Amino acid sequence: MMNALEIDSLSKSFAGTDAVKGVSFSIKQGEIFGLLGPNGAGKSTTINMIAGVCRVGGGSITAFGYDNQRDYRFTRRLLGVVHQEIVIDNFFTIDQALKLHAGYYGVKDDPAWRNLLIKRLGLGPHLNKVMLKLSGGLKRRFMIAKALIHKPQLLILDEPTAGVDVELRHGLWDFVREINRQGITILLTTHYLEEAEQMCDRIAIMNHGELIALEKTHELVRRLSSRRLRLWLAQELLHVPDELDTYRPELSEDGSELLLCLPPDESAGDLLKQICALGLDIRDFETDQSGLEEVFLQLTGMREGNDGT
Ligand SMILES: Nc1ncnc2c1ncn2[C@@H]1O[C@H](COP(=O)(O)OP(=O)(O)OP(=O)(O)O)[C@@H](O)[C@H]1O
Repeated sequence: MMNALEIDSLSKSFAGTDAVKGVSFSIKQGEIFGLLGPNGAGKSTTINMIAGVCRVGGGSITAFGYDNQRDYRFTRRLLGVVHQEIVIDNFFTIDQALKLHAGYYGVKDDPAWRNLLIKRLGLGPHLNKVMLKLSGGLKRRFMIAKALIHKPQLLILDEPTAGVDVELRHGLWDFVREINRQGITILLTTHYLEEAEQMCDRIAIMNHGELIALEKTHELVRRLSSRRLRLWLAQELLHVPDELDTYRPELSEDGSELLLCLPPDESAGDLLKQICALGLDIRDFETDQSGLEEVFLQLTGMREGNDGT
């Protein structure tokens, strides 16, 4: 089957700043694909080039077999994009704007589809409100309806849940899953790693304009995440035994607390036995599981309290 999207050696500079540096990846039809990365990584620039709102600097973008520069008329119709910034038609009502928008793409208004979007995005009670007066959450929901009104094959969501409350966020993701089940491919960026972990089949991570990881979500987490074993010792430890070196030990200054990293394929029980055999006196212990959050930090080299710049 043809890929929904193929990106080859994509690049873009702004006045000497390389925002995107030779990025390549492809998205299969039917996938939910996550593009992640810290602020300034180049995600929005990539998405803007795919959406055709920002000129491609170098490389190529192919959507469902069409080159998005040469065959722009086709690709534009196949893509639905929800941009990060709220962009609305201030003086239209939701109803007017949705009807108008299908026409803009040269697609016949389909009342059944329009009504489904209105219903599922909870826009019904607000149809006749002028956009200017809508709350932020409603504006977002409207933008999603607008991006879908011409029945695109690929929906691109750039930080769709930024500034949206928890309840609405869950509703939005449920809706995204539902339209994905109907066959629409999804490309999304989000800062909420937990959501990316739950939503995405595959995840690509960008940093400083480059792609630094691209894997199935569960494999990425499994490969890079590690559990940690924290031990409280009954007797202070002066030196960590060499046998524990492979577990990247961290001993607290007073020698009472020892932190060890557990490889994915090793059980905490086995390590505890080994520690007991070394003669360490364990008073208490706990394990924790790092998720995508930790993976992300490892890959991008960011640490808490440091915004990565
Ligand atoms: N129009 C522009 N003019 C100049 N520089 C730009 C422009 N757009 C983006 N940049 C720069 O390109 C780099 C990548 O920005 P981009 O917005 O693509 O990152 P991002 O990963 O989407 O970040 P965020 O999560 O904050 O949206 C940044 O250094 C940014 O300052």
